[in-house]
Amino acid sequence: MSLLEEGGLGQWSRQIPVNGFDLLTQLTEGNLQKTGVPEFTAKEAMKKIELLRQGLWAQVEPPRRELALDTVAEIGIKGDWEQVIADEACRSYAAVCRQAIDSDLAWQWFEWLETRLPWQDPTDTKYRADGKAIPRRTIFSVAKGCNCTYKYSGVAVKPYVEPDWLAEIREKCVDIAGLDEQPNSCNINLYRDGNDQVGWHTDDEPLFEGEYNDICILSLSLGSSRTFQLKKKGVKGVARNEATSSFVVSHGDLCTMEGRFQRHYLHAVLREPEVEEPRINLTWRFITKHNHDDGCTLHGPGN
Ligand SMILES: O=C(O)CCC(=O)C(=O)O
Ligand SMILES: [Fe+2]
Repeated sequence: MSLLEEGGLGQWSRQIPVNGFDLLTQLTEGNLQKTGVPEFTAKEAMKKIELLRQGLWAQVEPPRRELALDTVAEIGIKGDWEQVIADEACRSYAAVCRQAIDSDLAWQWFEWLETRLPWQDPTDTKYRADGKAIPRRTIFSVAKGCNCTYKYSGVAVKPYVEPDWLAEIREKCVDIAGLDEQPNSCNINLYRDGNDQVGWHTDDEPLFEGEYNDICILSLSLGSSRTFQLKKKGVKGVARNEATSSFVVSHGDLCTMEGRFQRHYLHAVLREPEVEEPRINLTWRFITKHNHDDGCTLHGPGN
């Protein structure tokens, strides 16, 4: 493969799974970096791999017939899952299960979360020069033993070890989604009213390695309904704040973002000033690369 000889990967070739099929299907920026390839070289190499993929499959991500991936809407045996995005070319999927959690139970959870969590008000040092807190309250919960600080844009959220009552909420939701593993972290947001929001972003932080691996993020909405907006990257003619699709997320709804979604799609819950009541959202994620820089000593598949 000329990529290995002239493309700058030569010195790592022994560690890289380069038998034709693996190269095309399994190779990601992440596993190149794991074998010691510097980030820049890995990115450049992946561009070439994607050209090869486009030649062979007419798409940049491995198709599911080549590299298996079951979506929650396909495996979710409990609950009525609706696939809202099935973008095969980008290996990107999203699904919703309406009223997955019975309303009374969902209100009990809302109350627990609102009153028991030590909500944080971090500042965004990158996008908010005024030094004001981000426009929502937040918590980053982690499994016992994990000490990962969650850093995104200019925000750093210290870890909060998941209490048993929160584990109970997680287990119930994971069961409905039919995931065979338990996520080991959860980002929790409290939107006090429609003036609170989260702007356009992807959950592509290194902790979750979602930019170059198939990952699943499971999300639970509690309280007032809000609009969850999606925007496919690189679509021409879409205005800055315009979505390419959106759906309302209501009390007790579960939804997912799956596969390479964090690489190809942005998402947001933007201001809706007419909303007067609070909403709490939980997004369970899998930390696969623990944050050693900020003092976590655990190791995952990514480190
Ligand atoms: O509130 C939501 O539904 C989305 C939250 C979100 O995108 C995040 O926590 O990263
Ligand atoms: Fe997000």
